[in-house]
Amino acid sequence: MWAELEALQRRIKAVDQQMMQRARDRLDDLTKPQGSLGMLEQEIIRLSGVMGKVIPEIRSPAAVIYAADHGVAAEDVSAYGPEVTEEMVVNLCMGSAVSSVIARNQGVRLMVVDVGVRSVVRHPGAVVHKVANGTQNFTQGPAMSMTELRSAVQVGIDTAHALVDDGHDLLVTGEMGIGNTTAATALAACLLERPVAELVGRGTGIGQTQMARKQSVIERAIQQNAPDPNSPLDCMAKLGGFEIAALAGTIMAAASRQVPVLLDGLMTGVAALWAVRLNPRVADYLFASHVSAEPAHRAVLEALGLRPLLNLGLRLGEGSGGLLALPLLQNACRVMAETATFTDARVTNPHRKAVPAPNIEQSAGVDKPPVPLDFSEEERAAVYKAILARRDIRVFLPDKIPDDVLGRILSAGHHGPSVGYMQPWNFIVIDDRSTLQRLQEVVERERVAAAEHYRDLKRDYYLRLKVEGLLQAPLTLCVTNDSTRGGPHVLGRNTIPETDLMSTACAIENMWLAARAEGVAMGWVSIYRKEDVRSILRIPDHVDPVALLTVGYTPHFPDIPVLERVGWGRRLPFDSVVYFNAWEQTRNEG
Ligand SMILES: Cc1cc2ncn([C@H]3O[C@H](COP(=O)(O)O)[C@@H](O)[C@H]3O)c2cc1C
Ligand SMILES: O=C(O)c1cccnc1
Repeated sequence: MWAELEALQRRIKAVDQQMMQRARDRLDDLTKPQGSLGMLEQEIIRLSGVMGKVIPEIRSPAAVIYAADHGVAAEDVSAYGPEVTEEMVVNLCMGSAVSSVIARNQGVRLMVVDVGVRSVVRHPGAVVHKVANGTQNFTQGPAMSMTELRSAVQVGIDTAHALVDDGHDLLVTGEMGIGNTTAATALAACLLERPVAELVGRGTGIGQTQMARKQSVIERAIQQNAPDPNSPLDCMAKLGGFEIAALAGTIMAAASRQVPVLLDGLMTGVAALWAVRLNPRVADYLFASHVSAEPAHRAVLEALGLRPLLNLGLRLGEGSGGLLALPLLQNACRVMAETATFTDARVTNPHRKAVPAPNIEQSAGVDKPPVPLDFSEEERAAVYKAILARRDIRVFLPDKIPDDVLGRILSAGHHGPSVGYMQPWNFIVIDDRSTLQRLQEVVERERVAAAEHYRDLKRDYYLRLKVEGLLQAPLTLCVTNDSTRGGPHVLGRNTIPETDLMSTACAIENMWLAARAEGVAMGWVSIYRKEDVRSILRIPDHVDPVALLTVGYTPHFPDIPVLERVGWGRRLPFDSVVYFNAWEQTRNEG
């Protein structure tokens, strides 16, 4: 074996058994009779092991179809001529082949790779990594040289890595190549050491006579080439095809990246068998979408120990079965994620094992979080950056805020948390100058009135603070709170009546953070009488204007809060606000 392939083999890890056990436990705790999802349960558990997540997710699957021609097509073993390979590649690229339609219907990316079509593919959409213009006719010698085999496998490896690098988390495999059921059956016969007669099938739909010829062509090829069944490389070079070798490369590379592979029919199955012969660990990464009408396919799946998800009598290839079965796996993942557990739903579970209380001591200090982080390091940093860089701003530039930016900020507010999902807020966008002028007047009146609360120097100091930017900012938001929303019995508001206000405050903070990330400044003005604002904005009596938020660009976001800079207040020490287990108790007490 060549060095790159050996290195790849070393990166293929065993699937995570511990994760599989956790997945099994969760499946048994979902509100359904145990085992009632049939073989989907085994597959979901395996997906957990492959992906290393209790709750596996298939967010971005991709399908890759390798196309190549076969010298043996000259022996009249297919119902179609070899020119159809290239024609179908064009059809696939144009979105008009069966698989293109199914992929499009599900929003799945479909990549078509020419790894050895005998003529130039007349479509720019095909990725071209041609190893040669088709294989040699293997009734007369080996289908390909070792160098060609290596190149074809490498195309599959590189393509898989590129797809995984692009964020794809499951690969559906497929192929196109007139004559390839002949090559795949020959390979299967050789690897499984079974008589050709038991494995040969009708391919694209040949009749009895042609099938007899196909069988004898395969038998002759095996006799003539005498491949060593114990050497997968020898078998593939003598009897295989470029697309089958590329498929095998993709399968192994995907396994090395912990990415599951959804197999299609005979050709992908044989490629998988070959990969598993090189490295048995690969088997756990494979999912069989269906069992095709080809007898060899059934035999290959049995040898791989795989149970097909579907049995529809498909005999198409080009990834069609994989694409059809994909939603089954995706739905299984969703079920795992979203079905209530017996405990959560308070449904009686006769199988309930006594679940030991989680041992916090034991799980403390683990370096890996129990669930996968779905924020990258950069994304996490961005969240904290927005929180720490947020400032209450009172100085604005007159420039308008683009509608899309404002829309995102408002939507962030509307996605705020609210008690009992009551969403008590409304957002009134005010950019009418005369309305802003009237708001400014009532704010100014209260600002001066509030000075009464301070004496002497502190009063002068207070009056010098700039507390609003109503006339400077291009717009002001009035955030209102309707405590009647959600009816008289809001979930979670039995004993704390002001939960509506708390919710609205959360919406405001969301907008504040979103605005900061957009480079937009916000100032929360709260010096006004509610009845004044109600009357100016025609707000009904039962609705509270909770905040006036001035919004606009600012020349500068200060590093420290303005009130801290001018000496009005300072941030309390962190330790002074965090207690452990009881009021005023520090970490080491108690
Ligand atoms: C129009 C057309 C579309 C196809 N899509 C997949 N195959 C399938 O049939 C071929 C294998 O069958 P055989 O060994 O009998 O040639 C492969 O190209 C396979 O992908 C097709 C075949 C045809 C004719
Ligand atoms: O099993 C398959 O995938 C298959 C069968 C016939 C023709 N093409 C593909």
